[in-house]
Amino acid sequence: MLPGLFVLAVVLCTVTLSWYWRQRLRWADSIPRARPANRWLGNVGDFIGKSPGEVFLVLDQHFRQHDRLFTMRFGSQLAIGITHPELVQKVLTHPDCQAKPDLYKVVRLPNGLLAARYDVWKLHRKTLNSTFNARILESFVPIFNDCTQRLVGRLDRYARTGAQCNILEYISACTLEMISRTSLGGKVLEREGAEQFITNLEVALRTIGVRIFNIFLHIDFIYQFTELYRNEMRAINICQQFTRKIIQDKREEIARFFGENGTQPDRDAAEEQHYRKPQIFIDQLMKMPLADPTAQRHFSDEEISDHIYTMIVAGNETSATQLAHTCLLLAMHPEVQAKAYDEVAGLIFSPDQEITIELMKDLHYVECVLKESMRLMPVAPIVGRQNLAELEVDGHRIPKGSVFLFHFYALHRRKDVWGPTADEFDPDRFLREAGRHPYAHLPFSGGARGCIGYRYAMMSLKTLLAQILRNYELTTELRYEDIRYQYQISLNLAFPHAVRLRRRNT
Ligand code: HEM
Repeated sequence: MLPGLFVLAVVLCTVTLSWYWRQRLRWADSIPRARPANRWLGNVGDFIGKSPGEVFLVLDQHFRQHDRLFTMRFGSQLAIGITHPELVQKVLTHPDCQAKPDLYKVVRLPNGLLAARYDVWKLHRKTLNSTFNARILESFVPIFNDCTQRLVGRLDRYARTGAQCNILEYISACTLEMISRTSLGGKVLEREGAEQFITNLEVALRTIGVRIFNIFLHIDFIYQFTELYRNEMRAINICQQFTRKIIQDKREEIARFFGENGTQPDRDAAEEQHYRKPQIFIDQLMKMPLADPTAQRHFSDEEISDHIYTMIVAGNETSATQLAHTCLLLAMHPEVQAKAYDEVAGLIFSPDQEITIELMKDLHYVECVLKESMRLMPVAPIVGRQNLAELEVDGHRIPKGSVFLFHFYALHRRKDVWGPTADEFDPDRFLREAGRHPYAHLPFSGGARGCIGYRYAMMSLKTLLAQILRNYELTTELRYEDIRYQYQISLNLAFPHAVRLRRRNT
């Protein structure tokens, strides 16, 4: 009798729940659906038990099967995949679609641009846009060059052995140095505790990657009892101690430099002299008031710390991995590498010549190579948005609070946009861009919430790639058709970026 009653209760609950979910999601009936793995749970089964790399490929399949938009259901929750460049543009640029889904909270930087709530983001982004203006970026050029020269020096030691190296390891150390020096100041990596900071930063980042792909760990109540949580908290604590000390020292330095109230008569002269130096991000944050006439305040220490971390989190691994992908693609395609080298050799006459802003502008083919690597292997291939008001997309009314997903990897390989050679590495396609939809190539995302650091990234990557090509010929035993991915926070390879470097005659 009892087991019978239990079965009946379970059946009743399931039917009621399923009816309720159907009613709740009726608005989406007219939108094409990704074929659900399970009638009750929808597409949950497509992802459970899969590695992050497999999750990435399942999503890629769903995105490629739908021309404009589609839905995926996870129990009672829907996600709307936006696939067509026209609709991608509409949603990414819509003022009501600049909020991020809850999942971004795992980044744990509530004031940083990447994961901030919409209202916080709007105020902070308006204020921070000016910290990436042309004058400030130009002041970073000596740092980009110096870090690049140090990388070439380190690679040289390797090149002499003739052995294969995982070039990503070397590039990562270099981009971390760049981002640390431009955001925290020149000698930051020589400070006490810097090594621990780097190790723990790595731990904190890996944790985000693991957590994002484990649906159970999204629930804070479960997560807080895990070993992963304890490690993450320990790592964040160590990193914060390091940056808190830098912020404190900076505050003292600025007070000494400008005087307590900053009103002494030689302030203008002092500031002018100060501006000739690289415009370090932390100095900007300390000096600038928030772009809100009602707020009348400067950034707090906590906000400064979140912004600095966000720049490191968003800017380091992305830049390093993208450049390592590019080097590998060039090693796999010697004819493209030769063409890029010819351009570089015609502009850079000695191996230690500084890459100036003017020279960067002349590196047309190098830019095409970077864009093509970002098209085929975009390191930030999936992003999400949430709408803060009801929205009409392609004739469908999407209720407030819906989650939109964009898969740039799939977008970048659409044959109707890129032609039959969409899967091939061909930087020349960027020499003839006319007529292509502006939202068909989005390695830095798009709209108001697109990457704030994209000009920074292009400048630093051009400097690095031009000098690597100027100094070395890259070869590899890996083949393009054998590329396999691993996806955590960024799109990486399932194996090391193994290349050989041969010193060019200088
Ligand atoms: C190849 C290098 C890079 C790539 C491919 C890249 C890509 C992206 C993408 C796709 C987004 C949107 C993320 C989303 O909507 O979820 C983003 C956001 C962001 N990126 Fe980058 N990025 C790169 C380098 C950088 C650098 C060097 C910095 C800083 C110096 C940076 C800082 C940021 C920040 C702060 C955001 C959040 C912007 C906001 O929400 O307002 N990125 N990036």
